[in-house]
Amino acid sequence: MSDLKLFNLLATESFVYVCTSQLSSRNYKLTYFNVKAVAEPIRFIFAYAGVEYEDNRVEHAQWPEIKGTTPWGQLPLLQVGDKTLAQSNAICRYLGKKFNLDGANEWENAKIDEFVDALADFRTAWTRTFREKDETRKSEMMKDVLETVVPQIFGTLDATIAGNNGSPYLVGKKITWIDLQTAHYLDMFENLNPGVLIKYPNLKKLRNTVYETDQIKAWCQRRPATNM
Ligand SMILES: N[C@@H](CCC(=O)N[C@@H](CS)C(=O)NCC(=O)O)C(=O)O
Repeated sequence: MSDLKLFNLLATESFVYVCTSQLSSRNYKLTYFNVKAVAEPIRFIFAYAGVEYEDNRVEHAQWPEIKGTTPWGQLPLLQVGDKTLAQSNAICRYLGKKFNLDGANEWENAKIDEFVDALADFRTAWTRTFREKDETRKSEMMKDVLETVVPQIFGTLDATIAGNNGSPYLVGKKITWIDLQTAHYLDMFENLNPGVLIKYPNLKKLRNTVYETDQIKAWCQRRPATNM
């Protein structure tokens, strides 16, 4: 199926985010479910950059029909004109670069990639617990996340900020897409595990710094209310 046909098939009811920016016409369409989850870091990038896009949220009932038309059988998808890009981190990387939310040089971009992979390891361990049906096994898995995975990954990310020459960000002196993504996942995780960031003051500060920016604050106020 051509990208254009896929685009038309996905042209379902959308929550359309219209912003006042002059940076772009509505050339971008993001398709995902009506939850924050994996697409929210992408929405954060658009919000932070002040770039207009179509926030297309498909209903779960529509998904079986759409699934087979997507490259990897999953969402999110970003359509840019008649082109389609899948995989949330590829989308973040692409938009981060386009909207000047990438690193200042090759090395900073390589470190961003390192951190996004570490964050993916954390998410894999965490979300695996959601799928476990056996309650005993589920709580053992969550214990491992909290006692092993979190100290390793949050500890290293926290120490990274602490060693970043006074910058509150993970990489360099300015905010990048990895800060937006990290803040989102920290917020999701802390909402389910209150107090988990106490041991990681630099991460807590990063999360707060991102959520207190005018753009992200405004986005959080106007985004659709969803339970995750
Ligand atoms: N590696 C993919 C994972 C995307 C993913 O897991 N998408 C889930 C929703 S969070 C999905 O499409 N699930 C529906 C399905 O697999 O049928 C990415 O980062 O974009």
